[in-house]
Amino acid sequence: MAGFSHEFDSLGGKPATIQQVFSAFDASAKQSFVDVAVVLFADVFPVFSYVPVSCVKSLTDMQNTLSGIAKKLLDRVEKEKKEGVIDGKEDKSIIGVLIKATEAEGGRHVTSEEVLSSMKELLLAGYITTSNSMTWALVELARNPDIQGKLRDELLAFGSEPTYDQLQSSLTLPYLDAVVHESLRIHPPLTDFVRVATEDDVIPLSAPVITKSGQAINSISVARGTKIGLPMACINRSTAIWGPDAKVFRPERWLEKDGIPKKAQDVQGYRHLLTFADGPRNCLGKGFAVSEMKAVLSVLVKSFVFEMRDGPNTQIELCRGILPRPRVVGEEGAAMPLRVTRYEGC
Ligand code: HEM
Repeated sequence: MAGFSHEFDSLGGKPATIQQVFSAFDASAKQSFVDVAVVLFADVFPVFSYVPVSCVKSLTDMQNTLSGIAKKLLDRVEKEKKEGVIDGKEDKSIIGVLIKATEAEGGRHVTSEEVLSSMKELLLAGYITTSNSMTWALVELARNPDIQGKLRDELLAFGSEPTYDQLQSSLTLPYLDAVVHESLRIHPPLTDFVRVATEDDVIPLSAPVITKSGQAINSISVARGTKIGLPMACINRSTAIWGPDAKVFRPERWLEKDGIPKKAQDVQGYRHLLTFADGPRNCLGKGFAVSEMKAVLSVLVKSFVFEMRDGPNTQIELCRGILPRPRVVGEEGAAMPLRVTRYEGC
């Protein structure tokens, strides 16, 4: 609704088209060595993107379906805009604001093609990332009943539904804030990203590295145009940066006086995390995503108890889809079954 003024109806019992598209892609993601090799080579030799391996085909199908959904939404919003208002209210959705920008006087004219591309980008960037993070947050709460109980106590004590401003603050519901950020730290949906050096540079190292030839180096030279992979999941979970319990899901670290070690405080990025990348191309939707996660978790955890379907020691593995998703070891597809019961009070 906030993105497109469109009710995808995923809570209405029928899977929304958008959800089906992404699930179909994830389910098809039984990538063979050939699939993976083709995708990797396509980055360097674009001709490889025409090789009809299953995941490239799924990607093309997904692109086409997304274009169809985005086009329908665009036509509808434009029609409703011409008729005046949407649902009796001014359309303040992301796409409504974008469409208005196409007519803005003075400013740069935004073409329909650009609006369509932005919608596709938002469907991809805003949906699978947040749904992946929500899945991980619920898995961690299911695996850690004490943390889930503590969160529920805070939410029930707060009483009313938090407003958008309250959700954006780290002070209103501090434990909810800590649970969300700990989940984003330990399970960033995008585990790596790539940047290209725009100029020659020399990067100093915080500690010397021994090369293959046995030489100790204190800096790395990077030539203009070099692609640099940034392993954000590894950085977020590094014991050298976050301390010995870096790999443990422990929301309390966000609330304790010295909970965030000095080395982690030196990491730039949103709340010392690289989950939303950093620099000029960082995530535009991070504030929205965090508030969305908090809003959904606060409603769900107050009303329901989440448990691992097969007990707290259920083994989880990563399944490769558009993004890596959790699933029970040995199971097919990209589903993560949880046992959900209504919270009846203590
Ligand atoms: C937990 C949820 C999310 C995570 C972890 C996340 C993470 C990221 C990351 C890492 C990037 C940089 C990717 C790269 O450059 O390779 C990015 C870019 C972006 N994200 Fe998010 N994102 C999330 C949710 C959202 C939402 C909800 C929206 C929109 C409402 C959004 C909109 C965007 C856009 C438009 C970009 C491109 C920015 C640019 O290139 O200038 N994201 N996101």
